[in-house]
Amino acid sequence: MESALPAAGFLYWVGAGTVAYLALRISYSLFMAFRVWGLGHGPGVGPELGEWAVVTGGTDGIGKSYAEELAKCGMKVVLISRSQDKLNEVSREIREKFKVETKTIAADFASEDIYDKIKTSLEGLKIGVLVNNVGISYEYPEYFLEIPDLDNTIKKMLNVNILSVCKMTHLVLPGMVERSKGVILNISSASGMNPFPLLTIYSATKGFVDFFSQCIHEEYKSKGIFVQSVLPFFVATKMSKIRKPSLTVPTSEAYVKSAMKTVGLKTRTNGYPIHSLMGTIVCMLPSSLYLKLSMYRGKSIRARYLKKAKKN
Ligand SMILES: CC/C=C\C/C=C\C/C=C\C/C=C\C/C=C\CCCC(=O)CC(=O)SCCNC(=O)CCNC(=O)[C@H](O)C(C)(C)COP(=O)(O)OP(=O)(O)OC[C@H]1O[C@@H](n2cnc3c(N)ncnc32)[C@H](O)[C@@H]1OP(=O)(O)O
Ligand SMILES: NC(=O)C1=CN([C@@H]2O[C@H](COP(=O)(O)OP(=O)(O)OC[C@H]3O[C@@H](n4cnc5c(N)ncnc54)[C@H](OP(=O)(O)O)[C@@H]3O)[C@@H](O)[C@H]2O)C=CC1
Repeated sequence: MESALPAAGFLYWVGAGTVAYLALRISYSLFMAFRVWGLGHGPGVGPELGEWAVVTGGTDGIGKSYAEELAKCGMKVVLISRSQDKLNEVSREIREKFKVETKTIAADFASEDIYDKIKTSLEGLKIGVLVNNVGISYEYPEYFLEIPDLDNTIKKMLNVNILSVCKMTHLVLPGMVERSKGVILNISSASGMNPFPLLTIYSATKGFVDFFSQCIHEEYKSKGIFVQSVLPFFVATKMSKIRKPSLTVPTSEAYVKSAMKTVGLKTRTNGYPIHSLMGTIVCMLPSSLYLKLSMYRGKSIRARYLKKAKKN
Protein backbone atom coordinates (compact mmCIF):
# COMPACT_ATOMS: atom_id res chain seq x y z
CA MET A 1 0.00 0.00 0.00
CA GLU A 2 2.81 2.41 1.04
CA SER A 3 4.87 1.71 -2.11
CA ALA A 4 1.81 2.32 -4.37
CA LEU A 5 1.54 5.93 -3.20
CA PRO A 6 4.81 7.30 -4.69
CA ALA A 7 3.97 5.44 -7.95
CA ALA A 8 0.53 7.10 -8.04
CA GLY A 9 2.17 10.48 -7.40
CA PHE A 10 4.62 9.86 -10.23
CA LEU A 11 1.80 8.87 -12.61
CA TYR A 12 -0.15 11.97 -11.57
CA TRP A 13 2.74 14.23 -12.58
CA VAL A 14 3.36 12.33 -15.84
CA GLY A 15 -0.38 12.72 -16.68
CA ALA A 16 -0.46 16.40 -15.67
CA GLY A 17 2.73 17.07 -17.65
CA THR A 18 1.31 15.38 -20.76
CA VAL A 19 -1.98 17.32 -20.54
CA ALA A 20 -0.07 20.59 -20.03
CA TYR A 21 2.22 19.81 -23.00
CA LEU A 22 -0.72 18.99 -25.31
CA ALA A 23 -2.67 22.06 -24.12
CA LEU A 24 0.35 24.27 -24.84
CA ARG A 25 0.86 22.74 -28.31
CA ILE A 26 -2.80 23.11 -29.26
CA SER A 27 -2.95 26.71 -27.90
CA TYR A 28 0.21 27.60 -29.83
CA SER A 29 -1.22 26.08 -33.06
CA LEU A 30 -4.50 27.98 -32.57
CA PHE A 31 -2.64 31.22 -31.81
CA MET A 32 -0.47 30.83 -34.93
CA ALA A 33 -3.52 29.98 -37.08
CA PHE A 34 -5.28 33.11 -35.78
CA ARG A 35 -2.18 35.24 -36.36
CA VAL A 36 -1.66 33.95 -39.92
CA TRP A 37 -5.20 33.54 -41.24
CA GLY A 38 -7.29 35.55 -38.77
CA LEU A 39 -5.30 38.77 -38.45
CA GLY A 40 -3.73 38.51 -41.89
CA HIS A 41 -0.62 40.43 -42.87
CA GLY A 42 0.78 42.02 -46.01
CA PRO A 43 2.42 39.79 -48.60
CA GLY A 44 5.81 38.56 -47.35
CA VAL A 45 7.14 39.02 -50.88
CA GLY A 46 7.49 41.83 -53.40
CA PRO A 47 9.95 43.53 -55.77
CA GLU A 48 11.90 44.99 -52.80
CA LEU A 49 13.41 41.49 -52.39
CA GLY A 50 14.66 41.57 -56.00
CA GLU A 51 12.45 42.36 -58.97
CA TRP A 52 12.21 38.82 -60.41
CA ALA A 53 10.43 35.69 -59.19
CA VAL A 54 11.31 32.29 -60.71
CA VAL A 55 8.67 29.53 -60.69
CA THR A 56 9.48 25.98 -61.82
CA GLY A 57 6.49 24.12 -63.27
CA GLY A 58 4.79 27.50 -63.52
CA THR A 59 2.31 26.83 -66.33
CA ASP A 60 -0.31 24.77 -64.50
CA GLY A 61 -1.86 24.03 -61.12
CA ILE A 62 -0.11 25.26 -57.98
CA GLY A 63 2.91 26.71 -59.86
CA LYS A 64 0.74 28.80 -62.17
CA SER A 65 -1.17 30.12 -59.16
CA TYR A 66 2.11 31.11 -57.42
CA ALA A 67 3.24 32.88 -60.62
CA GLU A 68 -0.03 34.84 -60.71
CA GLU A 69 0.06 35.77 -57.00
CA LEU A 70 3.68 36.94 -57.28
CA ALA A 71 2.84 39.01 -60.38
CA LYS A 72 -0.08 40.48 -58.42
CA CYS A 73 2.51 41.63 -55.83
CA GLY A 74 4.32 43.49 -58.64
CA MET A 75 7.07 40.97 -59.32
CA LYS A 76 8.37 40.15 -62.80
CA VAL A 77 8.07 36.42 -63.42
CA VAL A 78 10.27 33.74 -65.01
CA LEU A 79 8.31 30.57 -65.85
CA ILE A 80 10.10 27.26 -66.41
CA SER A 81 8.37 24.14 -67.76
CA ARG A 82 8.51 21.80 -70.76
CA SER A 83 6.02 23.05 -73.32
CA GLN A 84 6.92 26.32 -75.09
CA ASP A 85 3.29 26.70 -76.24
CA LYS A 86 1.98 26.58 -72.67
CA LEU A 87 4.77 28.90 -71.53
CA ASN A 88 3.82 31.43 -74.22
CA GLU A 89 0.15 31.28 -73.32
CA VAL A 90 0.59 31.60 -69.54
CA SER A 91 3.23 34.33 -69.77
CA ARG A 92 0.98 36.33 -72.12
CA GLU A 93 -1.93 35.96 -69.67
CA ILE A 94 0.26 37.17 -66.77
CA ARG A 95 1.71 40.11 -68.75
CA GLU A 96 -1.75 41.30 -69.82
CA LYS A 97 -3.49 40.78 -66.49
CA PHE A 98 -0.82 42.08 -64.10
CA LYS A 99 1.19 44.43 -66.36
CA VAL A 100 4.55 42.90 -65.38
CA GLU A 101 7.44 41.66 -67.49
CA THR A 102 7.78 37.89 -68.00
CA LYS A 103 10.43 35.50 -69.30
CA THR A 104 10.11 31.83 -70.22
CA ILE A 105 12.58 28.94 -70.22
CA ALA A 106 11.62 25.63 -71.84
CA ALA A 107 13.35 22.82 -69.94
CA ASP A 108 12.56 19.26 -68.89
CA PHE A 109 13.55 18.70 -65.25
CA ALA A 110 13.63 14.95 -65.89
CA SER A 111 16.97 15.63 -67.64
CA GLU A 112 20.17 16.43 -65.80
CA ASP A 113 21.81 18.57 -68.50
CA ILE A 114 19.45 21.57 -68.47
CA TYR A 115 21.07 23.65 -65.73
CA ASP A 116 23.72 25.41 -67.86
CA LYS A 117 20.93 26.69 -70.14
CA ILE A 118 18.84 27.82 -67.13
CA LYS A 119 21.90 29.51 -65.57
CA THR A 120 22.59 31.45 -68.78
CA SER A 121 18.94 32.51 -69.09
CA LEU A 122 18.85 33.78 -65.47
CA GLU A 123 22.17 35.64 -65.69
CA GLY A 124 21.94 39.29 -64.56
CA LEU A 125 18.43 38.99 -63.09
CA LYS A 126 17.91 40.14 -59.50
CA ILE A 127 15.90 37.19 -58.21
CA GLY A 128 13.98 37.88 -54.98
CA VAL A 129 11.79 34.77 -54.93
CA LEU A 130 12.36 31.21 -56.11
CA VAL A 131 9.43 28.77 -56.08
CA ASN A 132 10.68 25.21 -56.40
CA ASN A 133 7.28 23.88 -57.43
CA VAL A 134 7.88 21.39 -60.24
CA GLY A 135 7.01 17.84 -59.22
CA ILE A 136 5.64 14.61 -60.62
CA SER A 137 3.74 11.86 -58.86
CA TYR A 138 2.32 8.45 -59.71
CA GLU A 139 -0.48 8.10 -62.27
CA TYR A 140 -2.31 6.33 -59.43
CA PRO A 141 -1.25 4.72 -56.09
CA GLU A 142 0.59 1.45 -56.81
CA TYR A 143 2.73 -1.23 -55.09
CA PHE A 144 6.45 -0.58 -55.65
CA LEU A 145 7.13 -3.66 -57.81
CA GLU A 146 3.98 -3.11 -59.92
CA ILE A 147 4.90 0.43 -61.01
CA PRO A 148 5.03 0.48 -64.82
CA ASP A 149 8.57 1.13 -66.17
CA LEU A 150 9.96 1.21 -62.61
CA ASP A 151 13.62 2.00 -63.41
CA ASN A 152 12.73 4.95 -65.55
CA THR A 153 10.12 6.18 -63.04
CA ILE A 154 12.67 6.15 -60.21
CA LYS A 155 15.17 8.20 -62.22
CA LYS A 156 12.58 10.68 -63.48
CA MET A 157 10.94 11.22 -60.11
CA LEU A 158 14.27 11.77 -58.33
CA ASN A 159 15.43 14.21 -61.02
CA VAL A 160 12.21 16.25 -61.13
CA ASN A 161 11.34 16.22 -57.41
CA ILE A 162 14.79 16.29 -55.76
CA LEU A 163 17.57 17.25 -58.18
CA SER A 164 15.62 20.30 -59.45
CA VAL A 165 15.28 21.68 -55.91
CA CYS A 166 19.00 21.32 -55.14
CA LYS A 167 20.22 22.63 -58.51
CA MET A 168 17.81 25.59 -58.72
CA THR A 169 18.74 26.56 -55.15
CA HIS A 170 22.41 26.35 -56.14
CA LEU A 171 21.76 28.68 -59.11
CA VAL A 172 19.71 31.29 -57.24
CA LEU A 173 20.88 31.36 -53.60
CA PRO A 174 24.34 32.97 -54.20
CA GLY A 175 22.71 36.15 -55.63
CA MET A 176 20.26 36.28 -52.72
CA VAL A 177 23.06 35.89 -50.17
CA GLU A 178 25.08 38.63 -51.92
CA ARG A 179 22.09 41.00 -51.64
CA SER A 180 21.23 39.73 -48.12
CA LYS A 181 17.59 39.07 -49.01
CA GLY A 182 15.46 36.46 -50.69
CA VAL A 183 12.66 33.96 -50.26
CA ILE A 184 12.68 30.31 -51.40
CA LEU A 185 9.37 28.42 -51.36
CA ASN A 186 9.79 24.66 -51.74
CA ILE A 187 6.61 22.75 -52.56
CA SER A 188 6.79 19.47 -50.68
CA SER A 189 3.57 17.57 -49.82
CA ALA A 190 1.70 16.29 -46.76
CA SER A 191 3.02 12.93 -47.97
CA GLY A 192 6.49 14.30 -47.14
CA MET A 193 5.49 14.97 -43.52
CA ASN A 194 4.24 11.44 -42.93
CA PRO A 195 4.90 8.44 -45.19
CA PHE A 196 2.20 7.62 -47.72
CA PRO A 197 2.40 3.96 -48.87
CA LEU A 198 1.51 3.20 -52.50
CA LEU A 199 3.01 6.61 -53.37
CA THR A 200 6.30 5.41 -51.87
CA ILE A 201 8.93 6.99 -54.15
CA TYR A 202 6.95 10.24 -54.39
CA SER A 203 6.39 10.43 -50.63
CA ALA A 204 10.10 9.83 -49.96
CA THR A 205 11.17 12.54 -52.44
CA LYS A 206 8.82 14.97 -50.68
CA GLY A 207 10.36 14.03 -47.31
CA PHE A 208 13.71 15.05 -48.85
CA VAL A 209 12.28 18.43 -49.91
CA ASP A 210 10.95 19.05 -46.39
CA PHE A 211 14.29 18.24 -44.70
CA PHE A 212 16.29 20.16 -47.33
CA SER A 213 14.12 23.26 -46.76
CA GLN A 214 14.41 23.17 -42.98
CA CYS A 215 18.19 22.74 -43.11
CA ILE A 216 18.81 25.48 -45.71
CA HIS A 217 16.58 27.88 -43.74
CA GLU A 218 18.64 27.26 -40.60
CA GLU A 219 21.93 27.70 -42.52
CA TYR A 220 20.99 30.97 -44.28
CA LYS A 221 18.39 32.76 -42.12
CA SER A 222 21.17 34.90 -40.58
CA LYS A 223 22.00 36.07 -44.14
CA GLY A 224 18.46 37.42 -44.67
CA ILE A 225 17.11 34.36 -46.53
CA PHE A 226 13.71 32.85 -45.69
CA VAL A 227 13.11 29.26 -46.83
CA GLN A 228 9.67 27.69 -46.49
CA SER A 229 8.57 24.07 -46.79
CA VAL A 230 5.00 23.98 -48.14
CA LEU A 231 3.16 20.73 -47.37
CA PRO A 232 -0.27 20.58 -49.07
CA PHE A 233 -2.81 17.77 -48.76
CA PHE A 234 -4.86 17.20 -51.93
CA VAL A 235 -5.37 20.23 -54.24
CA ALA A 236 -7.61 20.00 -57.34
CA THR A 237 -5.07 19.89 -60.19
CA LYS A 238 -4.07 17.63 -63.07
CA MET A 239 -1.71 15.76 -60.76
CA SER A 240 -4.34 14.73 -58.19
CA LYS A 241 -6.92 14.22 -60.99
CA ILE A 242 -9.56 15.63 -58.64
CA ARG A 243 -11.89 17.67 -60.83
CA LYS A 244 -14.28 19.08 -58.27
CA PRO A 245 -12.86 21.20 -55.42
CA SER A 246 -14.38 20.61 -51.96
CA LEU A 247 -13.95 21.72 -48.35
CA THR A 248 -10.73 19.70 -47.97
CA VAL A 249 -9.59 19.89 -51.62
CA PRO A 250 -9.15 23.55 -52.64
CA THR A 251 -8.52 24.90 -56.12
CA SER A 252 -4.88 25.82 -56.70
CA GLU A 253 -5.86 29.52 -56.71
CA ALA A 254 -7.52 29.32 -53.27
CA TYR A 255 -4.67 27.19 -51.93
CA VAL A 256 -1.90 29.57 -53.03
CA LYS A 257 -3.76 32.72 -51.93
CA SER A 258 -3.87 31.19 -48.46
CA ALA A 259 -0.30 29.78 -48.49
CA MET A 260 1.12 33.21 -49.47
CA LYS A 261 -0.19 34.62 -46.17
CA THR A 262 2.23 32.35 -44.30
CA VAL A 263 5.40 33.54 -46.10
CA GLY A 264 7.79 35.10 -43.60
CA LEU A 265 5.75 33.77 -40.67
CA LYS A 266 6.05 29.98 -40.90
CA THR A 267 9.01 27.96 -42.16
CA ARG A 268 6.83 24.83 -42.46
CA THR A 269 3.18 25.07 -43.42
CA ASN A 270 0.31 22.99 -44.77
CA GLY A 271 -0.65 26.30 -46.35
CA TYR A 272 -4.44 26.17 -46.00
CA PRO A 273 -6.49 26.32 -42.77
CA ILE A 274 -8.23 22.95 -43.21
CA HIS A 275 -4.99 21.33 -44.36
CA SER A 276 -3.28 22.66 -41.22
CA LEU A 277 -6.01 21.13 -39.08
CA MET A 278 -5.60 17.83 -40.97
CA GLY A 279 -1.82 18.04 -40.47
CA THR A 280 -2.22 18.60 -36.72
CA ILE A 281 -4.60 15.62 -36.41
CA VAL A 282 -2.40 13.34 -38.53
CA CYS A 283 0.72 14.21 -36.49
CA MET A 284 -1.08 13.30 -33.25
CA LEU A 285 -2.09 9.82 -34.48
CA PRO A 286 0.09 6.87 -33.49
CA SER A 287 2.21 6.16 -36.59
CA SER A 288 0.98 2.55 -36.89
CA LEU A 289 -2.63 3.80 -37.05
CA TYR A 290 -1.72 6.55 -39.51
CA LEU A 291 0.04 4.05 -41.78
CA LYS A 292 -2.98 1.71 -41.71
CA LEU A 293 -5.36 4.58 -42.61
CA SER A 294 -3.16 5.96 -45.37
CA MET A 295 -2.63 2.46 -46.84
CA TYR A 296 -6.42 2.01 -46.80
CA ARG A 297 -6.89 5.39 -48.51
CA GLY A 298 -4.23 4.59 -51.13
CA LYS A 299 -5.77 1.19 -51.84
CA SER A 300 -9.22 2.70 -52.32
CA ILE A 301 -7.96 5.34 -54.82
CA ARG A 302 -5.97 2.58 -56.61
CA ALA A 303 -9.06 0.39 -56.88
CA ARG A 304 -11.16 3.26 -58.24
CA TYR A 305 -8.49 4.20 -60.78
CA LEU A 306 -8.06 0.60 -62.01
CA LYS A 307 -11.85 0.10 -62.24
CA LYS A 308 -12.20 3.28 -64.28
CA ALA A 309 -9.23 2.33 -66.50
CA LYS A 310 -10.77 -1.10 -67.17
CA LYS A 311 -14.11 0.50 -68.22
CA ASN A 312 -12.43 2.88 -70.71
C1 LIG B 1 -8.36 14.79 -40.91
C2 LIG B 1 -7.47 13.70 -41.31
C3 LIG B 1 -7.65 12.64 -40.33
C4 LIG B 1 -7.22 11.47 -40.48
C5 LIG B 1 -6.49 11.03 -41.70
C6 LIG B 1 -6.00 9.72 -41.39
C7 LIG B 1 -5.18 9.07 -42.14
C8 LIG B 1 -4.59 9.59 -43.33
C9 LIG B 1 -5.25 9.10 -44.54
C10 LIG B 1 -5.03 9.65 -45.64
C11 LIG B 1 -4.03 10.75 -45.75
C12 LIG B 1 -4.65 11.93 -46.36
C13 LIG B 1 -4.07 12.58 -47.34
C14 LIG B 1 -2.82 12.15 -48.07
C15 LIG B 1 -1.66 13.00 -47.84
C16 LIG B 1 -1.09 13.64 -48.78
C17 LIG B 1 -1.56 13.62 -50.19
C18 LIG B 1 -0.69 14.45 -50.99
C19 LIG B 1 -1.01 14.25 -52.47
C20 LIG B 1 0.06 14.76 -53.30
O1 LIG B 1 1.10 15.17 -52.85
C21 LIG B 1 -0.20 14.80 -54.76
C22 LIG B 1 -0.30 13.41 -55.33
O2 LIG B 1 0.67 12.73 -55.36
S1 LIG B 1 -1.80 12.87 -55.86
C23 LIG B 1 -1.47 11.19 -56.22
C24 LIG B 1 -1.25 10.97 -57.66
N1 LIG B 1 -2.47 11.02 -58.39
C25 LIG B 1 -3.36 10.03 -58.30
O3 LIG B 1 -3.15 9.05 -57.64
C26 LIG B 1 -4.63 10.21 -59.06
C27 LIG B 1 -5.59 9.10 -58.78
N2 LIG B 1 -6.96 9.54 -58.94
C28 LIG B 1 -7.71 9.27 -60.02
O4 LIG B 1 -7.25 8.67 -60.96
C29 LIG B 1 -9.15 9.72 -60.03
O5 LIG B 1 -9.28 10.83 -59.21
C30 LIG B 1 -10.13 8.61 -59.56
C31 LIG B 1 -10.14 7.50 -60.61
C32 LIG B 1 -9.73 8.04 -58.19
C33 LIG B 1 -11.53 9.20 -59.40
O6 LIG B 1 -11.83 9.90 -60.59
P1 LIG B 1 -13.36 10.19 -61.03
O7 LIG B 1 -14.12 8.94 -61.05
O8 LIG B 1 -13.27 11.00 -62.28
O9 LIG B 1 -13.95 11.01 -59.84
P2 LIG B 1 -13.77 12.53 -59.42
O10 LIG B 1 -12.46 13.06 -59.85
O11 LIG B 1 -14.97 13.29 -59.87
O12 LIG B 1 -13.77 12.42 -57.83
C34 LIG B 1 -14.85 11.83 -57.19
C35 LIG B 1 -14.58 11.82 -55.71
O13 LIG B 1 -13.34 11.17 -55.38
C36 LIG B 1 -12.46 12.06 -54.71
N3 LIG B 1 -11.11 11.82 -55.19
C37 LIG B 1 -10.77 11.69 -56.47
N4 LIG B 1 -9.45 11.50 -56.58
C38 LIG B 1 -8.96 11.50 -55.35
C39 LIG B 1 -7.68 11.39 -54.84
N5 LIG B 1 -6.59 11.25 -55.62
N6 LIG B 1 -7.54 11.45 -53.52
C40 LIG B 1 -8.56 11.65 -52.72
N7 LIG B 1 -9.81 11.77 -53.14
C41 LIG B 1 -10.01 11.71 -54.43
C42 LIG B 1 -12.98 13.43 -55.11
O14 LIG B 1 -12.64 14.42 -54.14
C43 LIG B 1 -14.47 13.19 -55.14
O15 LIG B 1 -14.97 13.14 -53.81
P3 LIG B 1 -16.52 13.37 -53.49
O16 LIG B 1 -16.88 14.70 -54.06
O17 LIG B 1 -16.57 13.32 -51.99
O18 LIG B 1 -17.26 12.24 -54.17
N1 LIG C 1 -2.01 18.59 -56.50
C1 LIG C 1 -1.84 18.10 -55.30
O1 LIG C 1 -2.76 17.49 -54.69
C2 LIG C 1 -0.55 18.30 -54.59
C3 LIG C 1 0.59 18.75 -55.24
N2 LIG C 1 1.77 18.88 -54.54
C4 LIG C 1 2.99 19.36 -55.20
O2 LIG C 1 2.74 20.61 -55.82
C5 LIG C 1 3.57 20.76 -56.96
C6 LIG C 1 2.72 21.15 -58.17
O3 LIG C 1 1.77 20.14 -58.39
P1 LIG C 1 0.45 20.37 -59.30
O4 LIG C 1 0.21 21.81 -59.45
O5 LIG C 1 -0.58 19.49 -58.75
O6 LIG C 1 0.98 19.76 -60.68
P2 LIG C 1 0.38 19.92 -62.16
O7 LIG C 1 0.58 18.60 -62.78
O8 LIG C 1 -0.94 20.56 -62.15
O9 LIG C 1 1.40 20.98 -62.84
C7 LIG C 1 2.73 20.62 -63.06
C8 LIG C 1 3.52 21.76 -63.68
O10 LIG C 1 4.88 21.33 -63.80
C9 LIG C 1 5.27 21.29 -65.18
N3 LIG C 1 6.07 20.08 -65.36
C10 LIG C 1 5.69 18.81 -65.16
N4 LIG C 1 6.71 17.97 -65.42
C11 LIG C 1 7.76 18.74 -65.77
C12 LIG C 1 9.09 18.46 -66.17
N5 LIG C 1 9.55 17.22 -66.27
N6 LIG C 1 9.91 19.49 -66.47
C13 LIG C 1 9.46 20.76 -66.42
N7 LIG C 1 8.21 21.08 -66.05
C14 LIG C 1 7.37 20.10 -65.74
C15 LIG C 1 3.95 21.27 -65.98
O11 LIG C 1 4.09 21.88 -67.26
P3 LIG C 1 4.46 21.05 -68.58
O12 LIG C 1 3.64 19.80 -68.53
O13 LIG C 1 4.15 21.96 -69.72
O14 LIG C 1 5.93 20.77 -68.48
C16 LIG C 1 3.07 22.13 -65.08
O15 LIG C 1 3.35 23.49 -65.30
C17 LIG C 1 4.30 19.43 -57.14
O16 LIG C 1 5.59 19.52 -56.60
C18 LIG C 1 3.47 18.47 -56.33
O17 LIG C 1 4.23 17.40 -55.87
C19 LIG C 1 1.85 18.59 -53.21
C20 LIG C 1 0.76 18.13 -52.54
C21 LIG C 1 -0.52 17.98 -53.15
